[in-house]
Amino acid sequence: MPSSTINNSLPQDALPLAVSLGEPAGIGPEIIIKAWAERQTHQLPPFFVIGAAAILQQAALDIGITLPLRVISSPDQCTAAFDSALPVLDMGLSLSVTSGKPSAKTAPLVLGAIEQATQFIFDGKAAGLVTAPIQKSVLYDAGFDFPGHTEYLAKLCNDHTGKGETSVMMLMGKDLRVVPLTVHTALKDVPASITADLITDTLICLHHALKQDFGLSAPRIAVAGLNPHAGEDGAMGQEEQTVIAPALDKLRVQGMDISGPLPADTMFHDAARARYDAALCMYHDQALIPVKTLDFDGVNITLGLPIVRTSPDHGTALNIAGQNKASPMSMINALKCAAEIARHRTQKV
Ligand SMILES: NC(=O)C1=CN([C@@H]2O[C@H](COP(=O)(O)OP(=O)(O)OC[C@H]3O[C@@H](n4cnc5c(N)ncnc54)[C@H](O)[C@@H]3O)[C@@H](O)[C@H]2O)C=CC1
Ligand SMILES: NCC(=O)COP(=O)(O)O
Repeated sequence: MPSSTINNSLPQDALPLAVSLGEPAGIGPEIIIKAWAERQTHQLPPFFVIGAAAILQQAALDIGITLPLRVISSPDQCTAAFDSALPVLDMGLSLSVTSGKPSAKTAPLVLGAIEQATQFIFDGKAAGLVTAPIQKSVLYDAGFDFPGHTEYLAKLCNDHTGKGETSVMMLMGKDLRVVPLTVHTALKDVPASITADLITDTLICLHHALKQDFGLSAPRIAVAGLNPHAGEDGAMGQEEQTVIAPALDKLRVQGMDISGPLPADTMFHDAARARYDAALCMYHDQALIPVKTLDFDGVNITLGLPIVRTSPDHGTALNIAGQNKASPMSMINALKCAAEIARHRTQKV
């Protein structure tokens, strides 16, 4: 029976992080192994993998790393093992995997790991979830009915709390945080998806998370327009005047420090970024191009959930899987970020 609230018998920052294996044929196993190998250099918090020990061993062999693995049966065995071996909670699904060639057959393992991690967090056994990337197209073929982790985790959390959980995606690099208002939406469908309610709900969630998870006492948020020149007073599109600006005005009256709608082309240079703590963008690439261009080692963070979830900001990189070419830095930053958010939530700073 799922617990309806997180069991907080131990402070969250005293618990290990759960890492879901992600797409076994992608670079997920490799970046997890490399992150563990660099645990001391980066002073990483203890973490354990939920997945398949055989897949991790094979990934280590592929990249020529000798990997001490410790199969654990419960998260409370993680911290003692972590210094000397990578702790793995084996889900008992033995599958053959070829790097770079994902298969829908692994979907139960991929999704089961995410579900199990969520359960551990609600059980008070893990501080948060760090997800290795999933191959979305392959999961869709297997019947997965969510755009990605962000929405799937809202559903899983809602199964626990029944509170109608919703989630917001944020990407964070060294000196930029961005939130895409519309996420995995085809460009042609973006204008119709931009509503006052979506803007309002997203900004309230973002504002709260900047305080709760990042310790900012008075967050400053910049909002991009949709059209060139933020619509040029209506000559190049009306969404700024009819939807975006009125929604922002209402939130300003409630005391939020919000600028915009701003022309998107001039809001990401150094001086502009210094004027805000996070940017709300209207669509996926408007948000993700600047953040990944400035810093490809960034972190994807799910805001608004009762659980902590972070992820590397890149995908499965099938083109380099199994070749020892994947950088673990985004995964390392995701692990550090999850621990930091858990600490903020525990200390309520
Ligand atoms: N959180 C998640 O689960 C995410 C999953 N994806 C999924 O990943 C799959 C592939 O997506 P793409 O758009 O091709 O993006 P991608 O990030 O997998 O790859 C884009 C390019 O960056 C390179 N790259 C990515 N990570 C790297 C790393 N750690 N070190 C060195 N090079 C790296 C790849 O080799 C490729 O050339 C798709 O199914 C997508 O939906 C994408 C983003 C996030
Ligand atoms: N492009 C970002 C992305 O796909 C992340 O998706 P999610 O699986 O974290 O929801």
